[in-house]
Amino acid sequence: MAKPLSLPLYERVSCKGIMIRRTLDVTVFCLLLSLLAYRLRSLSNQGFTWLLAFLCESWFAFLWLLNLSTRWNPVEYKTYPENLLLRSLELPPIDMFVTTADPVLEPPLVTVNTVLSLLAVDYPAEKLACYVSDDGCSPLTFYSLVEASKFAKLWVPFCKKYSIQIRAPFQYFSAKSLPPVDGLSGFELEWKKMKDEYEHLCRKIEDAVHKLTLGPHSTEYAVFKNIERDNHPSIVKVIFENKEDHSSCLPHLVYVSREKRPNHPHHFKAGAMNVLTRVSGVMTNAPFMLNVDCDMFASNPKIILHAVCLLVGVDDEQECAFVQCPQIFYDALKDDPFGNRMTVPFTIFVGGMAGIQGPPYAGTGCFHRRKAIYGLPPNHDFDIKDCKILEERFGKSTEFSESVAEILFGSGEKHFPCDISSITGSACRVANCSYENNTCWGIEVGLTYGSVTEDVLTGLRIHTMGWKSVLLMPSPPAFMGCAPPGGPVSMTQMKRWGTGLLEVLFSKHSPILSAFSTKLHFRQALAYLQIVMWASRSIPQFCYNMLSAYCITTDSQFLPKVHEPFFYIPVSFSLISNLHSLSQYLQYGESIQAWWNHQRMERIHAVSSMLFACLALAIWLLGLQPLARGGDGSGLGEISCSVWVVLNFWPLVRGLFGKGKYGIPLSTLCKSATLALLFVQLSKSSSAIVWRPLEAKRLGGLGSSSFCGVHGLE
Ligand SMILES: O=c1ccn([C@@H]2O[C@H](COP(=O)(O)OP(=O)(O)O[C@H]3O[C@H](CO)[C@@H](O)[C@H](O)[C@H]3O)[C@@H](O)[C@H]2O)c(=O)[nH]1
Ligand SMILES: [Mn+2]
Repeated sequence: MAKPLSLPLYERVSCKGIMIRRTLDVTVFCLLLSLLAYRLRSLSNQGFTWLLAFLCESWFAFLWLLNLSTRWNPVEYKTYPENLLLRSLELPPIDMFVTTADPVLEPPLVTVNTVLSLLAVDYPAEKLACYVSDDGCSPLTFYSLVEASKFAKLWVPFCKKYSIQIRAPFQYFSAKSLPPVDGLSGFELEWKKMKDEYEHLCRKIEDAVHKLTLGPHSTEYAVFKNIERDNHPSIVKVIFENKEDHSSCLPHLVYVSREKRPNHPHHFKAGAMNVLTRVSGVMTNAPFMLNVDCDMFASNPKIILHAVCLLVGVDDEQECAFVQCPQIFYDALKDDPFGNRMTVPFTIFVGGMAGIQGPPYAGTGCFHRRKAIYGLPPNHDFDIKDCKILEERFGKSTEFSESVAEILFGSGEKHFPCDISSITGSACRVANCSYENNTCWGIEVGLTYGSVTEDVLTGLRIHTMGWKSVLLMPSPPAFMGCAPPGGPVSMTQMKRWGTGLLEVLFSKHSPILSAFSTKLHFRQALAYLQIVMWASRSIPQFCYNMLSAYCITTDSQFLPKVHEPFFYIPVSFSLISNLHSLSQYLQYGESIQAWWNHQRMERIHAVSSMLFACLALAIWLLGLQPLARGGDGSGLGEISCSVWVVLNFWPLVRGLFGKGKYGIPLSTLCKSATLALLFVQLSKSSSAIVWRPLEAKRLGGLGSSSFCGVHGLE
């Protein structure tokens, strides 16, 4: 038998079947290049549509090149928690963060389930602490957590005794689950009792939501009295404390509502996370921190053990600043009609990044190394034990500075003070909104401020310091969240992400700049570039979608004719690229329908939400106004493209004829009809404008983005 010490904690393996995928990826790229070469050859004697198609295709080729670089060498990590237990190694403490912001949009019962799933993980309870940040400052959330901690005293032992798989009770007791009939009468009885207890908990929370009565312990809630959500002092309450003297199975549970004042920026989730980092620093100061959104429960009870395999298993801390688990959705509709699950693209893209410098930080389902969050480069050798310097960087709190020193230079022994209730005072102080004034928080320390996608920005900053990160995809999945419920909601989310990512592109952390001035690996910079330019493809895609319609309306051409040999370039391009992406969907066990849904939602998002997200850019591009015509009339190519576009937008087409909830209101139809007529009219009249690059040059060397006026039909 192998010695426990020699057993690996994890393995890094290349993905299977990569050669075929690489070959297809390269083929698609070559086809794009030949299409471009073909266009370039006849650019001078073709019209505006030709040029526009050329520009769009160049952009697609550029994006595909980025894609190619990212996907080149994907890796996977296999973790072996059983070996961790064999090594009789001291398990490190972990601080777990849950953020919630609004008791109406994020019902307390959802947060409660997330918290319960975390309290019940298979890990020594005395090594865990769970901190809930409530930006809604809601007594209801607090009350729900207090009640949940009472239920947890029954729930957690039950889960551990019977090795329950799903430890979020709402999923465990969901309609699909039947009472167990396996003859183990003890289990049956306990199961029924537990279900009753859970229903009792739900009722109490429901009652509190409707009647706003918060049970008999009203003195506990005095701090919430007459409180304003956006104007209140810090509240830190220890709901449950895991005391050393009594054998308790529950981790610490702490409620945190940071101070909020009008006129004081609170930096949304990034601000909440930074407060949690400090509060947990003075209270438990674990070297690793897990963060999840309130709607994401732990669905693999061994997830912390898996993550620890990587966090402590790496030879060099530099290899692992954070461990990111993918976002997986539990209530996803069949075949993903809104195309927002994005499992396949995520797996392939992030798997590719994992082979370079590591996955980006995704905001939830992530284990951080506290040291990396504190903004230090890996294996730093400078000494800043001086309290003054620490305070300038991390803020004026002796308790917190000590905890930072412990993390950066300490022996790693003194993590847990014996009595966390006694330090709520210092915890409140570090949760005050003025605490960050004149410090490095939000800039070099903690999560970075300045973008609504603070996660990408923060991950990027960590990578620029030379850290790597690790992708963890255990089975069963680590965490599960709920997908946005419908088209419009997911579009709003896409728009927000699109905007946030563009903010990163134009910030001083832009991957374009970082690629040359920091320790960001070059291919990692390209991958980030692809992420932050995610919304940018909307403009060429929008134009491309319109091209076929434009060409048919004006009887012009942007694709080669059937009888030309070049006709086979776009044909084989669209065949191969679509079959290639379809085969990937099938390979990951998804249906054809799911692939199709993703295809069309990607287009719908591209021309709606993402287009709005990058409207600044769009206006700049509008300089390229409708120009000219030339060449032959439209043909099979244009018509098939048109049909393809219509098929992609099928949900919207169906809406034209739908009634009630699924129909499009008459007023919207009228507006769209007007726009469409306008488009047809503009197309027709613009085809009367001639595009002559040579003449443009003569007119003043304005280059190709200017046009030279009306010329009449040729
Ligand atoms: O002022 C705020 C705003 C949000 N949140 C919390 O932040 C999380 C994410 O916010 P949500 O509105 O649900 O945004 P999503 O678009 O669903 O979040 C995705 O995108 C974000 C930005 O990229 C990431 O931070 C998230 O982790 C990721 O799940 C939730 O737990 C919120 O409760 C706060 O704590 N305070
Ligand atoms: Mn969310």
